[in-house]
Amino acid sequence: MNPIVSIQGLSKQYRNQRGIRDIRLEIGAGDIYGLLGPNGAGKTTILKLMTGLIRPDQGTVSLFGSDIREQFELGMRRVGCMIESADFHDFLNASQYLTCVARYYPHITKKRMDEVLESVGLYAVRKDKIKNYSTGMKQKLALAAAILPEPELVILDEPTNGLDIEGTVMFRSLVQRCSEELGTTFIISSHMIHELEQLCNRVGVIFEGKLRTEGRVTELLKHNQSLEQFYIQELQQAREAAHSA
Ligand SMILES: Nc1ncnc2c1ncn2[C@@H]1O[C@H](COP(=O)(O)OP(=O)(O)OP(=O)(O)O)[C@@H](O)[C@H]1O
Repeated sequence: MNPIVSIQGLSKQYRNQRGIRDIRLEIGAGDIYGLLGPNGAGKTTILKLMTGLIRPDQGTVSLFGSDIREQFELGMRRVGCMIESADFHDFLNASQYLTCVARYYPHITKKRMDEVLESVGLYAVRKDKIKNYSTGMKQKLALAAAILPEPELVILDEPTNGLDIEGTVMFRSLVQRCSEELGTTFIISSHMIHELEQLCNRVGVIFEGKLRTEGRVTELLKHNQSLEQFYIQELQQAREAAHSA
């Protein structure tokens, strides 16, 4: 595998001693990688470190061969991301917001913005002020912004939070379409394990700040009835090991 994401020895400890320890992870072009783990395990911390939102204590993150500490813009140029709840200028409408986002890229047309709004189901309300949007609608807009420039790598932190059932189905088909038509690589942190089972080719389980295990979904499903069963079993074993240590 020629990795487009390479994480080596990544550690971050917050003042309260929580955080992540010695994460090693490689993600190849075209992977749809699911990051699983209980609340507070460290998933968002990894995604924030990957996108330069926080600095590591140790270790490196390389995106498309560029160490993000040394060549941040070069690595991030090919990345779209949505991390934690989106923060918008409420007085804008969705079209205006995407126009602001488009300023960072040279090639985005009005047609592309409309196409993306259509694909996340916001085209009909594109002229409504964002302040009147529901949580799920804001989530869809954040997703639209993340995929707007057709990035090669998309990093999504709990993307289906707040989405209704149709929204969740829309999300799944959007990821599948980007993957099939553009070869987009995805890293998705989510508690929606059935979604991840359908979408991902690889998953990793984070437990108490460490990458406990990872595997190919097809392989895991040969030995487990579902990804959920595998995950619950992994957590039980991790807790037993932590207890007896
Ligand atoms: N800014 C911060 N200051 C102190 N502690 C933090 C900070 N951010 C996160 N933490 C702690 O680090 C740990 C990992 O948090 P993180 O948000 O990465 O977990 P997560 O796996 O994304 O959880 P969830 O599934 O609940 O979103 C948690 O114990 C959290 O309380």
